[in-house]
Amino acid sequence: MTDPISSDLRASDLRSCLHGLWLPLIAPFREGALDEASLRRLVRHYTALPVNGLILAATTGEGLTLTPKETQRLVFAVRDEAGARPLPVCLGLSGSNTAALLDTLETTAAWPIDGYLISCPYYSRPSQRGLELHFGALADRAAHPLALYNIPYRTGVNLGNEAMLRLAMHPNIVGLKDCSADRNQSLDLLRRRPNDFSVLTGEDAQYHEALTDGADGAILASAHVETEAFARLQSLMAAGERDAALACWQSVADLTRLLFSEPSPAPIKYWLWRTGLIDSAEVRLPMTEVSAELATRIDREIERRSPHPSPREERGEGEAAITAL
Ligand SMILES: O=C(O)C1=N[C@H](C(=O)O)C[C@H](O)C1
Repeated sequence: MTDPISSDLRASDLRSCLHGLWLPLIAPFREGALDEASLRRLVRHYTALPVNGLILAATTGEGLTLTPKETQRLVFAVRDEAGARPLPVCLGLSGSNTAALLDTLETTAAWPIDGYLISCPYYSRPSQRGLELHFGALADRAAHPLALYNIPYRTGVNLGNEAMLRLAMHPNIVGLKDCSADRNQSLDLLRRRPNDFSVLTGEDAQYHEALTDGADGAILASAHVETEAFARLQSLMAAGERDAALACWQSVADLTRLLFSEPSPAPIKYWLWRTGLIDSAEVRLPMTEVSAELATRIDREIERRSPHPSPREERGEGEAAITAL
């Protein structure tokens, strides 16, 4: 595959841009395959909004179900479509086999990405020393900088602050997506981290709290919806407008609960499909589409937030699309 990206875009320095609102983009599917038309539509949509960067093929992007070829196609299509507004792009990786991940870093070294978001190994529950050696080996080898992803309730292991802070000294480890779900751990890390080490929350429902505590930004699946309001919250916080920030947060806080009330990203995909941004709400097994009950609640929320016809309804496809679900 030829690389359509100029070297300038690839050279963007993740350390300097890992802040603000990052979107972990969904991977749209249609009839079992990656739906590139919807993917490109999404990229056009979000690159026109105040998003600081994109994460591809992570949890929300159903990276665990993508083949290596699909992941490559996804990355190159996003970069190609984003052309005019070259947002930084990180590739989500996960795995519990250090050697296999090293191979993946090798395979993807020449891809047009600005970094990796790599989660802790899951299931095998290594020691803190094992985690440190694992991430150290990956960081030594990676051609692009790494942000680490600590999410104990998914992986079964917590990357503690002592190991994290030692890893933060590695020149190729530039930040953390923090889903520790432990406010004391996050506060301690925010207090002790090096100045140039970014901490972004990945806990949608704790977004306002994390910014109040000093996080540099967030990676939020919920921000697929009401993206501008999610971004505005950070500008208001930065400007010290606390009351306006709280009001802004209150306008979207319920959304974070609604969109995670069944396993993500099915609720988000349903919303994006109903509003015409993607052509199908399909997810890949073992994930399943939203229940009829949640679909009704989302429909009501879409209606409440935007009483105008969606692009799909304007094309007269509303009812047909609903029946096809
Ligand atoms: O896609 C991601 O990465 C995200 N992961 C979190 C999770 O795993 O639950 C949630 C976040 O909104 C995005």
